[in-house]
Amino acid sequence: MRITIFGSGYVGLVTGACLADVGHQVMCVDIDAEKVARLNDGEVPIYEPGLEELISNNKAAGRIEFTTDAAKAVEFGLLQFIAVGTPSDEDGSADLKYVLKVAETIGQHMNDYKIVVDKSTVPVGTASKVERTVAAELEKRGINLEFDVCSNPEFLKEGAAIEDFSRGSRIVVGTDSERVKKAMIECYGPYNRQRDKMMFMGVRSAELTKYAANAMLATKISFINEVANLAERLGADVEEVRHGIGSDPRIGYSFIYPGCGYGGSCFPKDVKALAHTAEEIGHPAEMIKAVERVNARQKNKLFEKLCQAFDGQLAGKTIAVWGLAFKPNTDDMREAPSRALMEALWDAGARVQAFDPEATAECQRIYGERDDLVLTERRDDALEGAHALVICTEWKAFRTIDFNELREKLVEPVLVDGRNLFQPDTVKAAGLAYYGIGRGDSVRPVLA
Ligand SMILES: NC(=O)C1=CN([C@@H]2O[C@H](COP(=O)(O)OP(=O)(O)OC[C@H]3O[C@@H](n4cnc5c(N)ncnc54)[C@H](O)[C@@H]3O)[C@@H](O)[C@H]2O)C=CC1
Ligand SMILES: O=C(O)[C@H]1O[C@H](OP(=O)(O)OP(=O)(O)OC[C@H]2O[C@@H](n3ccc(=O)[nH]c3=O)[C@H](O)[C@@H]2O)[C@H](O)[C@@H](O)[C@@H]1O
Repeated sequence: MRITIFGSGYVGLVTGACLADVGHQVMCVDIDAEKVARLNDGEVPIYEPGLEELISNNKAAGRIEFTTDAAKAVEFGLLQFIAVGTPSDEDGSADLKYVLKVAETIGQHMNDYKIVVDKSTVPVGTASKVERTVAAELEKRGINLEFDVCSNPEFLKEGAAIEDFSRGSRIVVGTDSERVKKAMIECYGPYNRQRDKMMFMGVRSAELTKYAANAMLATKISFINEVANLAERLGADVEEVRHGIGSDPRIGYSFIYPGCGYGGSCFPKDVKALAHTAEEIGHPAEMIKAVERVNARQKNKLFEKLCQAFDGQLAGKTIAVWGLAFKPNTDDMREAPSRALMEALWDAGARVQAFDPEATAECQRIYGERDDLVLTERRDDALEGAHALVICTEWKAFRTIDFNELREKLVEPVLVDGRNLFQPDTVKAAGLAYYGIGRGDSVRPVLA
């Protein structure tokens, strides 16, 4: 099957590579000429485990290609996937300009029947807007061609994107057209061998399913962070509470890890967009708004802990930060908790020495050269001359620390564990002050 994918970002590239890998012919098109040139040179512009190899294998097999030529790309596929960004607008709504631009492009260049598949995360009603946009372009050209628009939201997580795409729990398709259903079954058939994962539903339901899924997951995170904040003041340890509640299968262990707030390109913007939609239709979504408020507060937690450790005296201090990406196994720093921390530290006159296994270049790109930021190539180099260590991301490489060595290296023996990777007692036994998330009075710091 011939498939065109607009947008060669996280979703577009993973979708393209995975669909090519199961034998489809895929053409990826992007407006970013530099990105396309890099892809054509065999370079993958993002860090996603397994993606580079998957793309290079399928490129060598002649099943995936990259172009900036939109006319050629529209001509190519029966399925025209839209996988472009839908960032937050100033008012919190999803900005649809990239999605509608692609719709315009398809309308301008199509010469036969096409199925426009919206994979970007978009508010309910967007499929109708896409349909109107394509139709308007056809009308401008004075031609009448058949086309369909369906919704096919994506549920992959960065860092595990290929696995999620290939072995995800469901494939949601919003359409009422039999022709579209048939084509989508052909597209995703290879993923349905073990069981039929296709879920056909109305297009508006499919659009809302995506927001409901992300909002639910974000709610779980804000909920446990709220409990962590209570635990902190009540002398309880949220890690014990997490075990206690997660063992109930109705609650489950996933997505209840307390931390320094959710980041990334999706939860923050999608929660905002859903709240905005609710506002627009005159039904303020109280829970969703609270999820966002709790998260905003949580992102300040690490800075607050440092203020607590140093009695607010952070000017002139050097803070080691481990983990810049918003989660492990990605170099993505969009809305990363590390950014909130570093920016607050800089405002307070502190310096940052940071290490991340993959996101150093991205950090450099975002913040450029500055006197108060040093990016180190090795984990422990970030500790040289630092007053305290803060862990922002739970990369595997951070899970084993020689606490005695750490105490020797730090100017002050302070460890702020933003992901609750360690047992407070173990850390304290090595003579370090330990600040975790929601770990109660039992871990009150004992500064030398
Ligand atoms: N990143 C993720 O893990 C997930 C993202 N999503 C959703 O998928 C959508 C895409 O997200 P990402 O892949 O992260 O975005 P991204 O920002 O990584 O990539 C978007 C790409 O689209 C390109 N683009 C913009 N306008 C274009 C046009 N007119 N023609 C061709 N290419 C164009 C950009 O140059 C960029 O390369 C968003 O709606 C997002 O909410 C959904 C599930 C997971
Ligand atoms: O729409 C999207 O883009 C995607 O958003 C999330 O995926 P992603 O943002 O890549 O990463 P997650 O693993 O969900 O983590 C998001 C944030 O939540 C935080 N988190 C996650 C889980 C948890 O228990 N606690 C917690 O603080 C992570 O540290 C991270 O900052 C969803 O998990 C995907 O299903 C969805 O497709």
